[in-house]
Order: sequence, then C-alpha cells, then structure tokens
Amino acid sequence: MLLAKFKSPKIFFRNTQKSHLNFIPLRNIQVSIIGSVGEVGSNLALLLKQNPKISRLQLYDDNESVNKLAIELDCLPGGPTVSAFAGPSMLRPAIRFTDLILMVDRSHRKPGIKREQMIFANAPPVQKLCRAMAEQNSTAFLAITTSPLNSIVPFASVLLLNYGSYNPFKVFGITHLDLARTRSLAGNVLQANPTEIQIPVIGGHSDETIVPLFSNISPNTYEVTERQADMLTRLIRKAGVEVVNKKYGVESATLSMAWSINEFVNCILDALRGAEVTVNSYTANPHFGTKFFSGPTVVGAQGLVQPCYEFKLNDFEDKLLEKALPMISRDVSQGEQYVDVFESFVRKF
Ligand SMILES: NC(=O)C1=CN([C@@H]2O[C@H](COP(=O)(O)OP(=O)(O)OC[C@H]3O[C@@H](n4cnc5c(N)ncnc54)[C@H](O)[C@@H]3O)[C@@H](O)[C@H]2O)C=CC1
Ligand SMILES: O=C([O-])CC(=O)C(=O)O
Repeated sequence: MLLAKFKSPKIFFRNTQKSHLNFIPLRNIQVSIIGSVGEVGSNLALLLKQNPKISRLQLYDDNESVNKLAIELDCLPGGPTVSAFAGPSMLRPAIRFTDLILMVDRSHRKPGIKREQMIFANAPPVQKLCRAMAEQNSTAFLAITTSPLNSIVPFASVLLLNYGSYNPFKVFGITHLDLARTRSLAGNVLQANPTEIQIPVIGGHSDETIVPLFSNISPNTYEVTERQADMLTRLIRKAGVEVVNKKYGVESATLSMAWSINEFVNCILDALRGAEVTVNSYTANPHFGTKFFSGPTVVGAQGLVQPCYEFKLNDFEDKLLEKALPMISRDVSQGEQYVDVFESFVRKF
C-alpha cells in the first residue's frame, strides 16, 4: 500500500535556497557541543576531535570541568582545535561563529520515568540556547538530542520563532540511534552485516512512535517476516529503557548515542560543504499532519532540502503509523504549549 498520509504536496516544504558546492571551505567549519561534560557530550567530543572535516570544536558546559576536557583533547594530534567555554556567561561566545550547534545537555532518564516527563528538567538549557542563538547566531544548524525529542524540537522551534530567528530548515532532532539499533538488531536476526543493510525508521523518538519499515529493507534480497518485524519493533522501541534499567539509572545510552550523533555530524559536515546528504532526523514536516516527523531527510548547505514524505507500507507498518501519529501530535503540542508555561514561570521569578 502506498503511504498517502501527506497533507500537502511535497513541493510545499521544499527549501528552494541554492546549495553551492564548497559552500563552507573545509578549513572553516566550526562545531559547538552544549553539554560537553556529560557522558554523551564527552564521548562525542572525543569522536569529533578525530574528524578532519572540523576546524574548531567549541565545548560548552555550565560545569567548570569542561576546561579539563578541552585541555586533554587539545593535546591530541590532528582534527580540530578545541576550546572550552565554562559557565552561563560563556554560552554566547561558545556559539557565536559556529556552523553546527549540538545540544546534548541536561538530565538523562531514570528507571520508571517516561521520556515525556523529562521536559520539565530539560527545557531550561534549551531555552537559554535558543535565546543565545537568536542574539548571536541565527544562521547555524541546531541539532538536538535532549529528551524528550518529540517535544523539545517543537519547543525550541516555537522559542526561536518568538525570538525572531526561526529557520525551520535548520532545526533537527537526531534520531540516528533508532536507525543504528534497527540495523544492528535486524542484522542479528537475518544473520546479515548490519552495515550493509538499510531500513528506514520513521515517526518519532519514543516507545510508541518509533516505526521501523522492514518492508523497505535494502538490499531487497532480505526479507523480514511479520513475526520478526513485530519482535524487532518491540526491541527497538524498548532499547532506550532497557539501557536505562541495565545501568540502574546511573546513565542512559551514552556510547551508542555519541556514535550515532557522530554519524549524523559526518553527513551534516558534507552538507555544509555543498553535498546533498540523507540523515535520519526529526524535523518540521507538514506531510503527516503532525507538524514534526522523523525519517530519512535530505539536507544541503542551506539546511533541510526535503523531509521524508512517502513510503510503501505493509498493513503491519500502516497500523503502527496510525497509532503513532496521534502520539506525535500530542508530544508536539506538549512542546509548543510548554513555551507559554515556561515563559510565564520565568517572568514570575
Ligand atoms: N535522543 C536520544 O536518543 C538520546 C538522548 N539522550 C539525552 O541526552 C542528554 C544528555 O545525556 P547524558 O550525557 O547521558 O547526561 P549526563 O547526566 O551525563 O550529562 C548531562 C549534562 O548536562 C549538564 N547538566 C546536568 N544538570 C544540569 C543543571 N542542573 N544545570 C546545568 N547543566 C546541567 C551536565 O553538566 C552535563 O553536561 C539527556 O537529555 C538524555 O536524555 C541520551 C541518550 C539518547
Ligand atoms: O531512553 C532514554 O532515555 C534515552 C533515549 O532516548 C534512548 O536511549 O533512546
């Protein structure tokens, strides 16, 4: 069955700004990590330090330990020069000339807590970053992993809009972890090399909204039965909480998350230099009636070129998507509405 969920013709949301090859010369690309001292942030910093496509890596954290992290990383040969920015007054300088801002800050999930409950703890640093971006750098790409992704990306988008610097083509929620889990779990079941199989993962990033499309597996010589798809979907959706429980709430996914962000960043760096790349990402997307949606997304030097808009689904996947769509809409509304709650709270104190 052809997915006919999209509410508007695909051209409606196409970014028509031209991508120029070598838009940003290799030597000039600057990346900032917000929340660098955290488990995700520090592992990510180590991976990005090895990336020759980045010239400057700016590490920001409220925590002074970011200075120690930068000193260590900066004495490794190769890759970008590394600078530390510690404390709230350094947030603006940390992002001022940056091309790609990676928001990995704040609380991870504890056992028994649902992702959507994380918005109260995680909204404040996102708001501070959006304010700083509006004042200092409204042209950077913003890529977020902070939970709950389904709500935090809309929350950040409305804030940026209110601050007069929203570009819907440049705000991304990173969902490469779902893709990584899908490929590796399916690889185990099919006894295939996970790096050689591709499976689109659409929807959102939560237990009820991740929708892997095994019927679209490539190469199509592989086949996932409905029983296998059902079992794998459950495993992929529960993978986050499984890690949280196995680590007794001390941390959530850290190494796999840093690895997945690194995959995303590698593609975006090529996009910044003029290539058109496909990343798995939760972005503004009018095609499914949910305002925001995740899936394979084409990105170029000016940001999003084309969000995902159509797939062939079998009946099993169609039912999963039918159930996921209202949940994504609910999460998007939670994020959008939280802007008013948050701003009125801040005004009072
Ligand atoms: N979208 C996804 O697939 C995933 C998202 N995450 C999210 O990534 C984020 C970071 O996770 P981790 O690095 O494991 O967390 P962590 O606890 O190791 O680090 C948290 C970071 O936030 C900062 N921070 C914590 N409390 C703060 C406070 N009160 N004020 C100012 N800064 C504070 C710390 O300095 C540190 O940089 C969390 O929101 C987590 O839920 C994590 C894994 C997967
Ligand atoms: O489950 C969590 O809290 C972290 C996360 O999003 C994931 O690992 O998928």
